[in-house]
Amino acid sequence: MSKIEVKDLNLIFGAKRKQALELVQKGVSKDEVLEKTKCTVAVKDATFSIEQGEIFVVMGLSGSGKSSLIRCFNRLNNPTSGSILVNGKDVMKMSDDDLRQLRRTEMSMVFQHFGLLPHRSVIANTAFGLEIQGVPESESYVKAKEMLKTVGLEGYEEMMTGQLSGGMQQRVGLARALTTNPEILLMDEAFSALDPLIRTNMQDELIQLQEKLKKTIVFITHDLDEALKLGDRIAILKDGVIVQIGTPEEILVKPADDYVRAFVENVDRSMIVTASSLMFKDTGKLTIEKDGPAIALRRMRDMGVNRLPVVNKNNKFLGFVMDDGVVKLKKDGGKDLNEILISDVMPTVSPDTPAADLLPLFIDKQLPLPVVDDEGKLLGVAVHSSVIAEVTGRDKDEIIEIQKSGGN
Ligand SMILES: Nc1ncnc2c1ncn2[C@@H]1O[C@H](COP(=O)(O)OP(=O)(O)OP(=O)(O)O)[C@@H](O)[C@H]1O
Repeated sequence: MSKIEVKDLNLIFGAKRKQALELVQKGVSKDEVLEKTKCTVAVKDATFSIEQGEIFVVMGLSGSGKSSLIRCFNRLNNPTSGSILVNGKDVMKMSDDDLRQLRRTEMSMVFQHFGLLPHRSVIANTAFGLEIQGVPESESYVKAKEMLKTVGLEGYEEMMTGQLSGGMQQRVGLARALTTNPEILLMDEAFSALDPLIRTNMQDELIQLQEKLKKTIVFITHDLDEALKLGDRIAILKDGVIVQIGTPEEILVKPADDYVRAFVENVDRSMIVTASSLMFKDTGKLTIEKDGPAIALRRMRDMGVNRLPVVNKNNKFLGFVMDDGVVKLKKDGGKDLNEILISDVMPTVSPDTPAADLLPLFIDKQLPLPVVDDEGKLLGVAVHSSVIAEVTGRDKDEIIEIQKSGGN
């Protein structure tokens, strides 16, 4: 079961929203709906789900409907039509009491401007969510203290929040949101008001924290770099419409339309595109226990390559064999590929190694980089020409031609 499931969601602001909805459903544009009914279509026909434990980023320009959308999740906004299930429960059908309960226990929000009470101490702010749940101070302060430690604010408990820097205030905001131990965190431009360096630190810390806490986080931002860094998946909103949902790599490698393409144009793809999307899964690998030189040669010929990776029966990567070695082995009557195995000369890489970090690892342009999982099992190989094409933005076929003619 998904954590949050949104189906056919429309959110329209204005008095004549029923009339506006009919127009939207007939395909009338947002501008025309505004002209005819004076209503704003903030979210149009959104259908998607958010999974437990993921950081789901909602990205778009100012006014694209990001806040409007996520405020539907806890009914701070009332959707005009459609359904939203949180943990399988339909929020549209919840009573006021159920909603209060949902906001207090299952979902917390972190805002851009922190939303702290300036005349209360750090600990009192942090314990606030538990206080309104009626938890006694003796208990809530213990939890709040623990959470302040988690966000790096140990020792600041008694200070007034007004005395803290922006970055520290946002840590308090985060600690406050986490103190009630919600399953879902809604973070609305939570780091946008911070200085760039502090913002980067907070992003890093959120990623670390998430590794430990495994919450479901919905993170709004208008900043693509932030979206790419934090998001397990990113939804891109334009004029209230979700134009693409995908992993950072999918968004970069296959932008759904010109709007998304314009967003991603200036990103340093080589740092974000990773070995997993560059590697060839069809490696033609040879298994040391069963494949001999005849099979190796035939497979090389079929695939049009001069080297193949070798694995053991558990798919653990062992090394490469090259065509000249195989020919010699066969001629000498040998059967065991171990005799000609080239190992230890090339590094293996993990699937999340950025493309830019792969290039210096090629020792020999002919030997691909084996991409292996944590246990050393072969997932695929990244070849030199594809990596160069990715990092430099040059045409891959052109690079292959140059390499064939001996150039770089
Ligand atoms: N309470 C409201 N009443 C009327 N219109 C609203 C209301 N809230 C938002 N809107 C309109 O809905 C649209 C989407 O606004 P929203 O604030 O969700 O966008 P956003 O992407 O979060 O923008 P920003 O990044 O500037 O916060 C805008 O046209 C906005 O003017």
